[in-house]
Amino acid sequence: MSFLEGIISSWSSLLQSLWKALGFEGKEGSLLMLGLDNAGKTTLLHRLRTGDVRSFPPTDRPHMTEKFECNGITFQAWDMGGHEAVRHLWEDYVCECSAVLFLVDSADKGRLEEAAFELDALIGEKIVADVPVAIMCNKCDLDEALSSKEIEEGLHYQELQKMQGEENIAMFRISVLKGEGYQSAFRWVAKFL
Ligand SMILES: Nc1nc2c(ncn2[C@@H]2O[C@H](COP(=O)(O)OP(=O)(O)OP(=O)(O)O)[C@@H](O)[C@H]2O)c(=O)[nH]1
Ligand SMILES: [Mg+2]
Repeated sequence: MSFLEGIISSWSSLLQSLWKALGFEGKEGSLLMLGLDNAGKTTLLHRLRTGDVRSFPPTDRPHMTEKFECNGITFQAWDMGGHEAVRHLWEDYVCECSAVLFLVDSADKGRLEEAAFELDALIGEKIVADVPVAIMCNKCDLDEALSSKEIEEGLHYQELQKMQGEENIAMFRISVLKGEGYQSAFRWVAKFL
């Protein structure tokens, strides 16, 4: 093990002990994965469960994952289809979850307005009023990925914050492909469990 790897490993064990001491270990959470089709929901869940990335056909009906662990917390998630024809199912599953993860394809500028419309419906109509919402801006590995500012503007994030309450909504830049960013979102969600 190199000097640098040694330091990273010590930091990682220290963080793990701190996490346990803070009482997060042993907690459980149920997640609801929402977002337009092609945003990366199923890919993220597969990566969380197995550590691998592979491709999937579009999700046509709600599917509950097996349990998986992230940051010492056990999660289970409803993977929902994002196609317009099945979006009407989203609201039926909100009551079963402790947090909503709403995935956005950061590289798909042309569909940002559509994502904004769906978020506005969920939050504006108080469908997710009782649960925290983590907006995960996925595919940040791509050159054409929009900046955080562009996404915030496109999604009218400040309006969403006002409607949902600032402490109950947060935004994260992630890349499921590279395995980056979603850990912070899970740490944020853990505070609500
Ligand atoms: N570049 C890049 N591609 C990604 C990333 N995450 C997912 N993808 C790709 O995005 C496509 C759609 O991924 P899915 O996980 O099937 O999307 P989904 O949100 O489950 O879509 P529906 O089931 O139709 O709602 C696939 O080709 C993935 O490989 C990422 O972080 N970066
Ligand atoms: Mg899917």
